[in-house]
Amino acid sequence: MAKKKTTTTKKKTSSKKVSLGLSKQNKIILGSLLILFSMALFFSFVSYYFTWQDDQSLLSEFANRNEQAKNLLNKFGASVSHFFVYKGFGVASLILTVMLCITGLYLFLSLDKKGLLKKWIWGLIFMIWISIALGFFAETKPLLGGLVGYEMNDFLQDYTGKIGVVLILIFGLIFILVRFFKLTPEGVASAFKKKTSSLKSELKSTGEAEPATAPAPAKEAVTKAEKEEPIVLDTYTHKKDIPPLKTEVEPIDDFEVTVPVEEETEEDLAMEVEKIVEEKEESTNIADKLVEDFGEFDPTLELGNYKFPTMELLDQHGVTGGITINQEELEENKNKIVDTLKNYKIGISQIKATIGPTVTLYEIVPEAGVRISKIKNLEDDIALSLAALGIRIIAPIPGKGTIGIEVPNKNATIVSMRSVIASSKFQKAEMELPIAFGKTISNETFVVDLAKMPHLLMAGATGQGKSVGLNAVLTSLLYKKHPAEVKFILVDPKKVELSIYNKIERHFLAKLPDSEEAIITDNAKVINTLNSLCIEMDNRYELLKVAMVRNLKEYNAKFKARKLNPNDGHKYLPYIVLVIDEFADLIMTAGKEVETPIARLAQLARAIGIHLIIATQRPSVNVITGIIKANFPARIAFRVTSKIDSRTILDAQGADQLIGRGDMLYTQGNDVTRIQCAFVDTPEVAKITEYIGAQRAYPNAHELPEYSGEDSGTSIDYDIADRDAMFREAAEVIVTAQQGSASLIQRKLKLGYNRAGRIVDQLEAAGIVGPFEGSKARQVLVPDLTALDQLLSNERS
Ligand SMILES: Nc1ncnc2c1ncn2[C@@H]1O[C@H](COP(=O)(O)OP(=O)(O)OP(=O)(O)O)[C@@H](O)[C@H]1O
Repeated sequence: MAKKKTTTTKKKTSSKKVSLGLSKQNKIILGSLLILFSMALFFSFVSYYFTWQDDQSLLSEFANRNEQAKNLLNKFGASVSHFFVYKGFGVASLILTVMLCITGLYLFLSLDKKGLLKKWIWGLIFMIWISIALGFFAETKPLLGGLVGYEMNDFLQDYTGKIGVVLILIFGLIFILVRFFKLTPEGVASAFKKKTSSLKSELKSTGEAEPATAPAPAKEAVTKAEKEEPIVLDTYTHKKDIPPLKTEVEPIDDFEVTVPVEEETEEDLAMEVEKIVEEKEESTNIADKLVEDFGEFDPTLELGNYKFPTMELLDQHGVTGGITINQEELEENKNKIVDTLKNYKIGISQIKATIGPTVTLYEIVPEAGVRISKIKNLEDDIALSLAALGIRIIAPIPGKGTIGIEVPNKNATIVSMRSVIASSKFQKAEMELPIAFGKTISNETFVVDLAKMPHLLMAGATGQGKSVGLNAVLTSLLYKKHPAEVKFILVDPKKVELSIYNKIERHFLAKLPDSEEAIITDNAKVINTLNSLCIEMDNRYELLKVAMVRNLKEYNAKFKARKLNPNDGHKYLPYIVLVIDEFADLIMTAGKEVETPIARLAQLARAIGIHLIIATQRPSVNVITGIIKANFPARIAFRVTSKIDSRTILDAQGADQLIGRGDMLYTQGNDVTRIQCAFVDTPEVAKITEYIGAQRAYPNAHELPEYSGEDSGTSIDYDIADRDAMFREAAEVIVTAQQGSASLIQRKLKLGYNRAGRIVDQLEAAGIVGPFEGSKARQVLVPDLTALDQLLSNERS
């Protein structure tokens, strides 16, 4: 069965590729073919009505070259017309030619194909209706309705008689008028009124020759309105004598419209009108032309043969079917809930159960007059009577008006990663960075977009499923994204959890230029990486600014459409996902040094495609500080040990009542959703990374901008003779732009990052730019080019 599934998904992707692969040229060719074919059919059908009797005997002589048919399209025309008109829909077959022509136009002009299916459905409805209607006259004129019309008519008449068929046709007509032409009785009436009033006014305007008589009816109307003044009751006093609010109506006695009439001149003055010369417009701009010639830029081309991991790499974990429902357990729990509440004199009017993989949700509607807080306070008592851990009471369930009691199932079902990855919700997810976390309480696959979160905080006591959760996130992305589209930066102070991802270093990981390990385990390196990410962020913002777009998605779309020139430093920008396991450890040792860049990234990086996922097992306030919390709206809590921890993570309690083993709460603002995290074991992840790692890779891991730490660059004293050959040009670029950034030099002079960085150091030594200021651009100390000239010539002398 599993095999079947993968083959179908494969098929799907390949079919997608085919439809996408229809280039503009092919569309034009196919479109024109369809248009011409529809014209051929049209001529055949029309001429068939005049020639069908003569050509009838030729139908069986198609292959005989000596025979000629009278149809405009000869034997081909006679045969297809016989098929569509005689044996098909009669006159209504002409609709088919129209539909084909429209389809051809859609292709020819590369229009959006969205409405096309609807047009075809309506075309078919019209064809059937018309052919049945005309089938009525089949006995005298068989060609009107065709065989279809005749047979359907005959069939319907056998059951409903002639009157029945007429009534069915009338219903069909009403259906068409209402659904297709959007006609309603009111619409018809108002259109009719409009028509008659416009007719009347036309008549009036022709009848009223003298404009002086025009005001009379208006006056009459005013006086009439005054006469028929309604009696208005005051809402407070209920007296009649309070006059209603009057709107002053100016008497329009002198109402006259003067139209400037051009006085006829005695002689017509001849005037020559200069011919308007329209400026020639280029039908395509350069970007369109490039796209036309080379197709859209495909970032995946370099690893064009990359194969996404297959479903076989994931385990079923013994779960083949869905959840098995234990009817006895359900009944028992229901009775216990009802009895416990009854003991506290709380009556229930309704109870409903939704069975999830680990917990079952009992939704109860208490009898009228019961206070919700009373039920909420009974949480422990209900837990005691059910003898179960992890009871959570949601009172009330937002948007439902019921009270939820979540009771853990005796036998929890593992949610395998395979089942969520294979779910159509994940497969069809039209998201930038889709993540399948697991299944909700109602057994639905829970898929969210990391790009929308935009950063994720994960916390939970040790051994409750955090590492599995992180693996689930990474696995989801590996199954959905090409190496060109997303890069990970993995920080793993525990050194063992994420090391399996080493194998995909050259496919999916990003690292600092000089570092050997792609997975960062050293805290000092984390600081460098975070600062480097800040530089990357600034660089990306600069690129976005130049491209005049607001976010990464728009930028990449523009780049793909070849509207951004790679020679100006533009390139396809992959998403960057930074994953930090054991954040507590990091913040304890590095404190502000880590917190500041993380906060900066969290605040600003969403638009440029850098997303952070941080996990911690110590959810205390000095780890998850206010500034971090404020920038991480999406949070996941696995089981924690205290209510306070739960509040620290979620701003709500509940995480202390989870049952562990991947049982988690997810929030992205207000609502808290309970989810059973999908389970992916380390060997499975190892298999996936091996599968990817064995394929052709990029020469290196994705390189992040260089960041050499704050102390570098302060004590440099470069010799003038050692200066870079491009030093002067670089100095001019910096002084002209009054912006001391290495990336500017990189772009303008087309240099590598390292060389640009060295030049900036030399500029600093020469006193042209100020010292390093973190991720901000350096200050430029020389105001203009004249001052620069002076400075450099002084230096030489
Ligand atoms: N979604 C899940 N479904 C079933 N079992 C799970 C799930 N998640 C975790 N477990 C079980 O819990 C164990 C511990 O999980 P995990 O290693 O992810 O915990 P952790 O929170 O990362 O712990 P630590 O902080 O010590 O690394 C796993 O070995 C597994 O047996």
